[in-house]
Amino acid sequence: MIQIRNLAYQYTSHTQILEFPDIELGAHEHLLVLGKSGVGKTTLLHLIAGLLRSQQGEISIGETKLSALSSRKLDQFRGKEIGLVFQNNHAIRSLNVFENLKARLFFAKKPIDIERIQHLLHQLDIEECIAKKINQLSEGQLQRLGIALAVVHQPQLILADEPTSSLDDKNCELVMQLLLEQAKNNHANLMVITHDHRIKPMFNNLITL
Ligand SMILES: Nc1ncnc2c1ncn2[C@@H]1O[C@H](COP(=O)(O)OP(=O)(O)OP(=O)(O)O)[C@@H](O)[C@H]1O
Repeated sequence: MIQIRNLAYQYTSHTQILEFPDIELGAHEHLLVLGKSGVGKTTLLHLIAGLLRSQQGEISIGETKLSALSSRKLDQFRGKEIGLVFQNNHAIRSLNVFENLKARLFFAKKPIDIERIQHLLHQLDIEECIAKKINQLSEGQLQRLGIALAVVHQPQLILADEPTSSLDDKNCELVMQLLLEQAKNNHANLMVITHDHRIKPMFNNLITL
């Protein structure tokens, strides 16, 4: 469950105040956040992920109010409860696929479940990449690994920033299907931030900033 109230952010005293609409997502609900370039989509995602702290308003994820957490607790909360999907995924280049997923679980303080990792890679159709180094993966395989890294620790919330904008129609659909499927399997909320209108029909819930 996600609740956002009265949220506003200002980068510096010389920049405009970015104001955001109130958002409420029930258990397992998804949201598409649309908006043209520069309106504050990435800022909103960073606020929800606790990578930025707002000067005004409140964000609650489940029972947790982000503003009540110290920086250390916020980092721990993000590591455990949030899965982030970026356009360029943040895999550690010196490790292979399996080691990257193990590291993700280690940082989330979750048990290393080898069967779960294998099952996840199977679901994402990159099982054969398990021992491959990151620079041996194709673009599509890297993208799937990005999704695996975002969900392996079974977060409450999956946040995806422009996951499809550089993809052709076929891969756009594929990546969104994988994200929706993983959100469902993990009983997680999924929030996708984008200016890619092709994915509108896949969401019941959407807001435009
Ligand atoms: N670090 C920063 N310092 C100052 N201003 C910033 C900073 N980052 C972003 N901004 C400004 O805040 C506003 C919102 O930026 P943001 O990146 O959230 O927009 P966006 O909707 O994600 O844009 P895009 O679709 O182009 O990625 C923009 O006017 C941007 O110039």
